[in-house]
Amino acid sequence: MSQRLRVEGLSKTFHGRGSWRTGRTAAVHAVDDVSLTIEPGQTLALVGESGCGKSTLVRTIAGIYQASAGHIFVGDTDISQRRALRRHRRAVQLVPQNPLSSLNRSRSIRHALTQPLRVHRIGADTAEQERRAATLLERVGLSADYLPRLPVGMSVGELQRVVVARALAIEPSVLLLDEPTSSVDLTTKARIMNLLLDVQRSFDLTCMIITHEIDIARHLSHRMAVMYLGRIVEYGPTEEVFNRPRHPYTRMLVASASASGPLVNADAAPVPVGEVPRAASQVDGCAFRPRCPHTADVCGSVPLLRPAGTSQAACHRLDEIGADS
Ligand SMILES: Nc1ncnc2c1ncn2[C@@H]1O[C@H](COP(=O)(O)OP(=O)(O)OP(=O)(O)O)[C@@H](O)[C@H]1O
Repeated sequence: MSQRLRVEGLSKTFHGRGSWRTGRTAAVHAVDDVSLTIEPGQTLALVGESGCGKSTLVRTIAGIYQASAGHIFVGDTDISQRRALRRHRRAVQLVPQNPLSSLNRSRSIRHALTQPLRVHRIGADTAEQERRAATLLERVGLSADYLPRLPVGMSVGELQRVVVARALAIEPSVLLLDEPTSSVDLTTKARIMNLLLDVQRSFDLTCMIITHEIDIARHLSHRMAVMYLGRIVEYGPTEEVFNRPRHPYTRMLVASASASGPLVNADAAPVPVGEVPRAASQVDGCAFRPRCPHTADVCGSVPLLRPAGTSQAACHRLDEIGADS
């Protein structure tokens, strides 16, 4: 059953090895004080350029990384506490970016699908677990014939279906998808999009999806969050964010996206002007300041999200910039 996902003040800092000269550790604040809510059964699209912390955010929500600060609630349960780790793993499942590398190439699809059932002690015996695995394959548009197959030799579309089935095996409330349609052709993309819509409805899931693609965000999501250097800079209903982007960064992303083009150029050559600074490079005040055409003295302090129409945006100069300039 779908449940509300609520993230409060979530941060994840990576501590590097640091400089041999100064002895100081280099910290990367990959996710910095993020708060957001996804209502039960809804989908949030998370967008932003490469290196802005999207994968780190979903990996932290999935329990793969231990949060440096903050809380993750599924329904009313705080799953970010260590003692709740088992419940955490069961409630929230991540479909990773590269399906092949997330599967063991030398183990069968049967193993991939029954392993989570064994770990979470679902199903009375091996035969029942296998029946469940076969049903899962059918639910994602494959068949039981795939059970003995190895991942190698399967198409990206088939592998994507397998990893979605694996994520669904333990009946999560929340499904996180890290660029589920990257590196697939148009036909496969359309099929995966339909699969995700179908899966979300029939399994009654709350979803968060990282995507670079405007049509995916528009087609699948109710709300959208725009991330920049570890922080959410805009957050609101998907159509509102597209039609009336408030934050200068969102405006750049939307303006750079053609109707069929990527919302964000994933190939490290962002269409918006300027370079993405590394998360570690501490920009004083608003992190977007070095690239922003609207900078003023007030931008020397960090802006917080505040209401802007039916969205929220973290910019000191929203009123001066206006809603449709
Ligand atoms: N395990 C790690 N150790 C140290 N730094 C990391 C680690 N994982 C990510 N980072 C750093 O955290 C920042 C955010 O990275 P992340 O992969 O979350 O961004 P992203 O928006 O998902 O990028 P992409 O779209 O390319 O996947 C980057 O500066 C990255 O170098």
